[in-house]
Amino acid sequence: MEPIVFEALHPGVRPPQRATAASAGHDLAACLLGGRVTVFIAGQPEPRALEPGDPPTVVLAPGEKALIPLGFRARLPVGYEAQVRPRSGTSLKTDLVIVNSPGTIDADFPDEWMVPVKNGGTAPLRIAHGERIAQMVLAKYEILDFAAGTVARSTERAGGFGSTGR
Ligand SMILES: O=c1ccn([C@H]2C[C@H](O)[C@@H](COP(=O)(O)OP(=O)(O)OP(=O)(O)O)O2)c(=O)[nH]1
Repeated sequence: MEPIVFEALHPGVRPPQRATAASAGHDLAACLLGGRVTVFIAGQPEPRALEPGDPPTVVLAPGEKALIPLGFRARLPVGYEAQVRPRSGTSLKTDLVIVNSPGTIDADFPDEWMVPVKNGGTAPLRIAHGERIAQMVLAKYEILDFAAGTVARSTERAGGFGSTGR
């Protein structure tokens, strides 16, 4: 099977790891070695300096969104996507929200992988360098063409959005 080509953008950045042999998800760790993070205020990108420390951290105000860098680029084999989704423990124990979940990373994406997040709580949220903020699950997909035609009503299904009851 073709591997995923991995390119670290900072010394010491390792490929995403799976916690156990049968884990479906590779954990994704925040990489704050670039020295700043892009936050979004009313939809506009703005650089945000890190709080110094070991490890450095970025602090998001309640409701604030940010693109958290992962410190690497990667090239997936064609026919695969990486689905980026929350870790359940992080979702239960913190106010970190992944705003586009499930995110899709395309096989032809050439830039640094990022995770779009939001502080869903009412207090400042701190994200530290190295913190596992999300996980990715690889998925195979098929590409199908569209063909113009008439979509006949199905005999069994009347509609959607609750048509079969609760
Ligand atoms: O969680 C995510 C989601 C996306 N991406 C990158 C990889 C993906 O291939 C690219 C585009 O994502 P998407 O198609 O979801 O975003 P878009 O807003 O439709 O952007 P584009 O117009 O560039 O396709 O952004 C990430 O790094 N992390």
